[in-house]
Amino acid sequence: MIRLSGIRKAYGRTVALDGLELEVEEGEFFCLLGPSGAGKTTTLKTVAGLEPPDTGTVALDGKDMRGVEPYDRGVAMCFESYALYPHRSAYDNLASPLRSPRHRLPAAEARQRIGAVAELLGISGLLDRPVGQLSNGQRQRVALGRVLVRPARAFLLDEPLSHLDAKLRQQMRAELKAIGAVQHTTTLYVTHDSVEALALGDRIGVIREGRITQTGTREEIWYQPYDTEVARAFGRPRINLLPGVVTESGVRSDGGVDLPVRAQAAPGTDVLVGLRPRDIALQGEGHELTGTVYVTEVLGRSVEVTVRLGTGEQRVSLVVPRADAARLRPDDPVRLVVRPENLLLFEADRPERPGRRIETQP
Ligand SMILES: Nc1ncnc2c1ncn2[C@@H]1O[C@H](COP(=O)(O)OP(=O)(O)OP(=O)(O)O)[C@@H](O)[C@H]1O
Repeated sequence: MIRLSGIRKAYGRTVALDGLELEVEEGEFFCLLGPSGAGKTTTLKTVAGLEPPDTGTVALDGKDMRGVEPYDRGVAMCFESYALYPHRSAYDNLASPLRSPRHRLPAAEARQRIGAVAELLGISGLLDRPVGQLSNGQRQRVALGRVLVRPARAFLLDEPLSHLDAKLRQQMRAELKAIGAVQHTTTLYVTHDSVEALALGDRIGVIREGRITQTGTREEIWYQPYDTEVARAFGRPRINLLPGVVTESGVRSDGGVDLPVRAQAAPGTDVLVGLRPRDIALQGEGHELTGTVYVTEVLGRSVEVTVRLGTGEQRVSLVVPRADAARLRPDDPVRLVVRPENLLLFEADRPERPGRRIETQP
């Protein structure tokens, strides 16, 4: 179990962590998601003991880590900028953690462990090659393997798949969680890729400017985002956020489009209505919206259609199967359908902070 409380860390005048609170349960796979500079790597280094916090405490398995050296914390960390021995073979690089006095294993057991990890990472055929001769993606997998071969109290992984091409990345993502060691070991996994976080995380923590904005399961993050920024971070194409005003019966968006969302907010409140592109359809049951086609863009098997609503001031994008969009041309009138339960509601964004989610009534 990893627990960070009240962590503050500044580098000169840059505040990297600003009162960070984070708890990763025993055996959990926890994804820390945030944009560049949010403090993700600093969080991992703080857990590993590579950066002492200015204030706050780090506890591993309930034990305060103050004064405990990185080597003695029992965590295995993989950096994005991996430190490997370039002249040594991939095998040697994988084996080196198992040669340390702390983790020494009988040779046969070490070989077996390395073989199993290499197999899962798809690098069995590269084990004899010097790491300096491998591609970035291959090196990254060796670096990840080096972390996973040794028993640890926790794995700390910093964007371990970032150098892989899309296909391999997707494949490795699926395999990573199937690795026995990963299943049994508390893992804190850093990424700026929301698809990766949703695919991998038992829970996800969204970090922004050195603080955790929201922690939750993928369902909680998706259906109950804390604010518009969390809502924008998940889902591609991005969530539609339509500005409007709370009325007696729902929300009237700018341009006069009525949306059936009942807010726990006073009439007249400025709000944003959130509509995910995959929750808008061209047919079916639900609340109807009318508009005209603005543009269509093919995304493989589906098509993103952008529609001007009502008088045209508001645009929404939706994702529909290619067959359904085949007949659509710019300026064609269209009818859209949304299910009221899929509508999210937020306060309007303010300069000082993104709009928070507002509870809605069924
Ligand atoms: N050694 C350092 N010296 C000075 N500033 C630093 C140092 N390390 C990090 N920072 C600053 O602290 C902030 C957080 O950095 P951090 O590396 O934790 O972000 P990150 O979320 O991991 O970003 P990325 O996704 O780009 O790796 C940034 O503003 C960064 O510039």
